Amino acid sequence: MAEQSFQLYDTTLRDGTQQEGLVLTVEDKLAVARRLDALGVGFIEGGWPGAVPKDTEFFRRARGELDLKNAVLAAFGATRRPGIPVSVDAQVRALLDAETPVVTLVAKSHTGHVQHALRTTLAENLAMIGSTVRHLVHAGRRVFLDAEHYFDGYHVNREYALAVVRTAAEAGAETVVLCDTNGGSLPDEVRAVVADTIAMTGAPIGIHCHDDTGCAVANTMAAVDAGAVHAQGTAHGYGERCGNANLFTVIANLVLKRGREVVPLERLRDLSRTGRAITELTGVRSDPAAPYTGLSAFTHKAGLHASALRVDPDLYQHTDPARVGNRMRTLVSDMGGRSSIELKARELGYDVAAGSEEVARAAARVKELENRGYSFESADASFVLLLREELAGGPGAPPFEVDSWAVGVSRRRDGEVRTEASVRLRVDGESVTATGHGNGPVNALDTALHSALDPYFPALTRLELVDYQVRVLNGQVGSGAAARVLISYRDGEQRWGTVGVDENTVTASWAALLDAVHYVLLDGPAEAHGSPSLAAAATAG
Ligand SMILES: CC(=O)SCCNC(=O)CCNC(=O)[C@H](O)C(C)(C)COP(=O)(O)OP(=O)(O)OC[C@H]1O[C@@H](n2cnc3c(N)ncnc32)[C@H](O)[C@@H]1OP(=O)(O)O
Ligand SMILES: CC(=O)C(=O)O
Repeated sequence: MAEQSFQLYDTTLRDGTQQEGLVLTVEDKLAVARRLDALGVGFIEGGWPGAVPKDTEFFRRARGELDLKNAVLAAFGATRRPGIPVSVDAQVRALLDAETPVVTLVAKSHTGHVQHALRTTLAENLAMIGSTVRHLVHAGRRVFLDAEHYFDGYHVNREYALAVVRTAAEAGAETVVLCDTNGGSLPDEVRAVVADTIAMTGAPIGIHCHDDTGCAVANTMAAVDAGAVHAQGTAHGYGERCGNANLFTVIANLVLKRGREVVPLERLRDLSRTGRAITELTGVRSDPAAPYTGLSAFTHKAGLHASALRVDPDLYQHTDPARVGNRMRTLVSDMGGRSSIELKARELGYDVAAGSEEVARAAARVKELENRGYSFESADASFVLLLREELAGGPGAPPFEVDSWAVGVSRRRDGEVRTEASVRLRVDGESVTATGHGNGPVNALDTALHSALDPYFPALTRLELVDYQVRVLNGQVGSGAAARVLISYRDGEQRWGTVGVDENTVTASWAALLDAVHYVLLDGPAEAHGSPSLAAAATAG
């Protein structure tokens, strides 16, 4: 059973969208809310109705379209303006009009902010808090109060900061959330201030941290350890400046490290998937090194790590990645040895042993090729071809041969630039020629290759080049190699990559293009060529 008393509060749709470059439509916001609800988050702050038209619309549509199973919606807004009755404050009215079960009010708790930003008296600020909370509670809302700049304010005037908490709690706020608005606090300070605030006020306390010292999650954990019963954060730590506390990390830490089931264990397994889905919706690239959910969170590159992981994954992992829906990955590189090759080969479906000669040869070849500028980390398909060659004791008979290829770029008098490639191949002894056009030499060569080979090998029709990167390596590698080309492909549901290295960028690209074709024809995903995967066959054998 999920712990009932602890309040897990997401503010992705409000504070998260204060991140530079993050813009969500109402449709996106509804979709993010559904994802967070499915994960088991208790509260979802949808935005500031009355201030941001899109947020007003979000709450309007949420009433008819959001069928939340776990979460409760919260509308966010400020206390009434100074010097006016709460009943006439249009912003407060808009909070009620959002018709959410919860309203979260932001209020000043730092004397300097009250006097200089709000330009009112300390007494009036307390009156604004008290009257707004009472007004909303009287209207049937559960009220949380975000005490802005609480930690900085506490250091300037502790008595006033505590008075804000007491005023809100006495007026009926269910939880008073201490905000590290400028994100400048460190965990020991947060722990001490939260403990003192609880001791002095007895109010249920929450925590809202920003990451300007890189401590937002640590500060959140420190607050919970000190007795906070409510934690706020955002998906992937989205937020203004350096972001907010990453709620995914907070959730996993609370469940796995503190034994507090703030979401049920079975939902925790959806954590990584939820993260990926929200990344898709926001379009903001997520950090591969993010704890628990990042692509690299359980990815191992060093040979010594791989050697120990082969025996027991716990030796180099703090938790089982499956608990958060992630998985262990091994990278093949010049930093690996035979164990890395064995683990990677197994990941790709080959049952090989680190002690075998083939694996030793593959490890030596990877080291030698990486010294010449290759990089196999993101070129699984090229690695599979290398591995298969070693397992088979040499290159097998190719499905086709390359006689020649050419590529030319020309500019016409009217300014049009044309890139044309031609390939001459030999398939089953038959000569095949084809030409292709494209927006550059690689695109043109890819088109020509497809044009020549697709009629013979229909599996290739699904192969789609999705990314191309070239890196000039002059002076960085042992030989005179000049360019490394990495190409990523989509093949149905699968994505994989190839690598080519040569002094000539187009020749390096051609090598990477050919690896992709060979991979699909020799070893690619089973559904791509309608026959059992050779990888699977290798495992079985
Ligand atoms: C720490 C946080 O992240 S809190 C969330 C911050 N989020 C946002 O600001 C996003 C949405 N904000 C907005 O759309 C606008 O700022 C609005 C609609 C709220 C206000 O717009 P405007 O009326 O044009 O005022 P403006 O943005 O210039 O200044 C904010 C006003 O709110 C007042 N204010 C600030 N904090 C509070 C508070 N806790 N309670 C009441 N009023 C407050 C300021 O004193 C200022 O008042 P003034 O207009 O009399 O100077
Ligand atoms: C309320 C809020 O977002 C903050 O103080 O940081």
